[in-house]
Amino acid sequence: MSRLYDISQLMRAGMPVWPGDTSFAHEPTWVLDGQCPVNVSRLTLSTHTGTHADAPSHYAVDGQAIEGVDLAPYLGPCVVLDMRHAGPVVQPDHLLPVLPARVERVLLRTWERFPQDGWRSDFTTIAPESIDLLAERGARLIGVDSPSLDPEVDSRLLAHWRVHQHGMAILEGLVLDAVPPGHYELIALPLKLAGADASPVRALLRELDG
Ligand SMILES: Nc1ccccc1C(=O)C[C@H](N)C(=O)O
Ligand SMILES: [Zn+2]
Ligand SMILES: [Zn+2]
Repeated sequence: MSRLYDISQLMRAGMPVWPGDTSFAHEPTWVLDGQCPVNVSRLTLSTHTGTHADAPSHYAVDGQAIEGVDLAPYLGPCVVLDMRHAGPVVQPDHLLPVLPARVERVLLRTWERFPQDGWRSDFTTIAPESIDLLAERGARLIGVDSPSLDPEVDSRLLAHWRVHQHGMAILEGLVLDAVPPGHYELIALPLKLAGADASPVRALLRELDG
C-alpha cells in the first residue's frame, strides 16, 4: 500500500488561532459512567481553525459558501514545492525553477518547522503574481502551510482575490514538515456546513505508485 502523509494540524485546546478569533474548545456534554451510557461532547471553534479550506464567501460579499463549492479541486494529483527559501513573500521567481509546466494542485511549504505552539505573525505570504503563474500552469487549488495567503495586517486580501478571479480553491494551515517535495494525491474535503465561510479539513497526501 502506498504511504499516507497526514498533513493536518492536531485540533486541541490552546492551538494557535488567528489573533482575536475564537479559541478552540472541546468540552464534555455527557460523561460515560454508572449513570450515563455514552460520552458526547461539544466543539467551539472558528471556521478557520487549523488546517482548513476558505470559501469565496470569506472575502467576497456575493461569494459562494463552503457547502456549495466544487469538491473536485480538493481531491487528486498534487505537487508539493519547497519554498522555505522564499523569505516573506513567494514571488514568481521563487516558483519558476521548480514549477512543472502543467499542474493541477500546488502545495507550498514555507516553514522550516510548523509552529504548533503559538501564533506567528511572520508567516510567508503569496504574491498575486504567483497566483497568476500557478493558474496559467493549470492549478485549480493552492495550499499553504501558513495561516493565510495574504499578510495578517493587510486587509486588501490581494492573493485571495486573485485566487477567486481564477476560480481556484484555497487550503491553509497545512503541516508539510515531513513531506518531501514531489508528486502526490491530495485528499482534503471541506465539511458540508450551510452558509459557512470556511471549513476545517482532514488533509492527506497519498504517495503515488511506481
Ligand atoms: N480567522 C480570521 C479572523 C479575522 C480575520 C481574518 C481571519 C482569517 O482567517 C483570515 C485569513 N485571511 C484567512 O486567510 O483565511
Ligand atoms: Zn482561512
Ligand atoms: Zn484565507
